[in-house]
Amino acid sequence: MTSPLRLAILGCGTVGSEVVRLLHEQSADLAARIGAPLEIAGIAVRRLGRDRGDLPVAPELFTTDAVGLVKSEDVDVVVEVVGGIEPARGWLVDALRAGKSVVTANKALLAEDGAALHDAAADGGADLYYEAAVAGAIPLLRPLRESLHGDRINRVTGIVNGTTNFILSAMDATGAGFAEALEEATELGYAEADPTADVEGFDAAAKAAILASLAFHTRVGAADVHREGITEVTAADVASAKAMGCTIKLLCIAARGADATGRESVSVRVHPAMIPLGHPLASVGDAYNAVFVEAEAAGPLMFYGRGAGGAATASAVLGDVVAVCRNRLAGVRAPSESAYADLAVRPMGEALTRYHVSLDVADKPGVLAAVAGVFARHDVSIATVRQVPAGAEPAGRGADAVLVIVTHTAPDAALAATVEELRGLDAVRSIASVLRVEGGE
Ligand SMILES: NC(=O)c1ccc[n+]([C@@H]2O[C@H](COP(=O)([O-])OP(=O)(O)OC[C@H]3O[C@@H](n4cnc5c(N)ncnc54)[C@H](O)[C@@H]3O)[C@@H](O)[C@H]2O)c1
Ligand SMILES: N[C@@H](CCO)C(=O)O
Ligand code: NA
Repeated sequence: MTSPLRLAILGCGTVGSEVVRLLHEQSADLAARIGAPLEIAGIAVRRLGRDRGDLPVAPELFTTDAVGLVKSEDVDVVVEVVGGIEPARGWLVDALRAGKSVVTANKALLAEDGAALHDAAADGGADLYYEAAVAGAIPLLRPLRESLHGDRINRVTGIVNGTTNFILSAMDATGAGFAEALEEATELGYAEADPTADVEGFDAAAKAAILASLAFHTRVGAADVHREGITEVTAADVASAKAMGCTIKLLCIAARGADATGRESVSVRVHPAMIPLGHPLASVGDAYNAVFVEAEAAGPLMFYGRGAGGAATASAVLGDVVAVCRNRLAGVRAPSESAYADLAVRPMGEALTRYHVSLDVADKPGVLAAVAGVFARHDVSIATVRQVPAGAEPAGRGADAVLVIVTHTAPDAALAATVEELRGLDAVRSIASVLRVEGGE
């Protein structure tokens, strides 16, 4: 058999330790699939003292010298599972420029400065693979990057954060508020001690940037993504959604469309939204991820599975390791980044959305007309109106009536301005819930 391919593994936490374990357990199969055995050249860790006795590797493979390991002449492939921007960016740029293949799970880095990595890969003629960075185990980036390259993708809608999906699913199932559901997610180990990246939508926004870049052949970074998290989603919002036959999900949406001047552009956003129970993403519960891709010729495609977890994520990392190793043996590399379309990213105000607005109003003549007038002034067309006598549902608001309005599609800025004006209307006592609505139109 061919001489071994040597791997530098950077990081040995949740994902890294499973990568090491699977490399050991699957070594014969991996060697057969690749055509050469894999060898671990070293594992970079932050501290050497930690007890890693249960990992099936020689203790002398551990090192705190990540830079030395990356630069080592006898390393072919660098696997980065540390996370964060620096020092990961420096390591990976060095590795790629030196012609080493890189496999990374680092969505934060790819979304923050994917350009640096792609440029270094092009400079060094090296492979850069990152299937684990979005939706963990789910094969999604390879289909976008390869299988769908004969097609035109119009829209990607996904649930790409397991922690927030667990929280929203719990709120839906039990009627709990956000804080209570977060507590449960933390107790069960779904949410991290500092849940900010998940609940404020940063993690999903990084993934949205990566998905949009691949889907639209355009460089999209985290800063281009409109981001709203789930901390403001209330039990009343969840009840409103249920009353409409919907559920609330934190969605990542990347869509083609025309900008204000009619030029083709994309909008990329992450926010909570109501979706009808019949939508394919509505039944994605617990910490699962799913991504719905709409392509011109292929039609709708759905990708579903585990978006997180050590072993599940390591599966995606190892799939990439096999791919880059095969390429090395064949003396080829995967096609470089495809960013030729270079589409502009539209501001959120120009994104086409629909709103669900639930208002506590006085039940007297002229109120509905006044409310409808505000929508009309902003050129927002109303799709449905439902009036519920106060106290009927949801109970206990102390208003005379609850008006539930769902709009047709309109620019987000017009919808937001409508809600602002409604707030100031005399007849409107309070706005009980404002949510975007996706799917079903
Ligand atoms: N955990 C998941 O389910 C999951 C899923 C998809 C993607 N990812 C991504 O995978 C990467 C790793 O995630 P994780 O969950 O394994 O994180 P983790 O915190 O469990 O592991 C990271 C490890 O890197 C080590 N580290 C930090 N700085 C280092 C340095 N300078 N040199 C060497 N080691 C250093 C830490 O000590 C830690 O052990 C991140 O980019 C993350 O976003 C994780
Ligand atoms: N924190 C992420 C892990 C995977 O990126 C999640 O909850 O989905
Ligand atoms: Na994936």
